[in-house]
Amino acid sequence: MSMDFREYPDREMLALSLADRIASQVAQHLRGNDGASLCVPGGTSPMQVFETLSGADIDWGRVTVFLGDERWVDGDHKRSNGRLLRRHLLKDKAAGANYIDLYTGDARPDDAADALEQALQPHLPITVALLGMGNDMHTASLFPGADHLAAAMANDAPALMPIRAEGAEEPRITMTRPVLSDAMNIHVLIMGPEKREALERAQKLDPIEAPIRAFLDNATVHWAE
Ligand SMILES: O=C1O[C@H](COP(=O)(O)O)[C@@H](O)[C@H](O)[C@H]1O
Repeated sequence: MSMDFREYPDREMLALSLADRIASQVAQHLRGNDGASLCVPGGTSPMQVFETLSGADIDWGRVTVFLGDERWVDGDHKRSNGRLLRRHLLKDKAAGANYIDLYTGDARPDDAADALEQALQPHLPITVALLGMGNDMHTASLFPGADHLAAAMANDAPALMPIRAEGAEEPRITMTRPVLSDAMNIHVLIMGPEKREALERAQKLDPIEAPIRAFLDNATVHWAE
């Protein structure tokens, strides 16, 4: 497969169209299966998509939602990805979803990885993975130069790993390359000219330098100015 790039006239159109696409793919999966899983990014970009998706008319009670990565800070910290999710996605109709919180309150993400791995395993492979991307071409918390990046990109990586990187302000926990690239449907959400340039740069690099590169061949990329 090759990357499918979709450009939208504005961010609102992007959010409406992408939320609709995700909801359709989840609903389609639920037609033939007991449950579906939805993996989403944190950061700043997905807020509008979350707002729209939270009102989608799907059987949320059979959907398990989790983040692709979490910053190891309290759930009410302004940098918590879980806080973004609780405020903008897990409300309205989506309030009925089953949510696996990646932040456990353990002192270090290293202490939580095994228990989280067990909680996530029944929900793999991921039905729909929505990924974000930083200007440095990281996705989830797979940062270029991160301490465990090579292990997290390897075929035999566990589903989740603790990770630390210069570009990340705090320790993180992240889904690894194999579990994200095994998702049945992969969407990448990027906005603004800098991210478009970063995406173009990533296409010419090795995934170890540009982790987003590992997902592009099987992804639909959604971009608006
Ligand atoms: O740190 C993170 O960054 C990426 C990109 O975030 P954005 O603010 O540039 O949209 C995000 O996908 C990831 O989940 C988050 O932890």
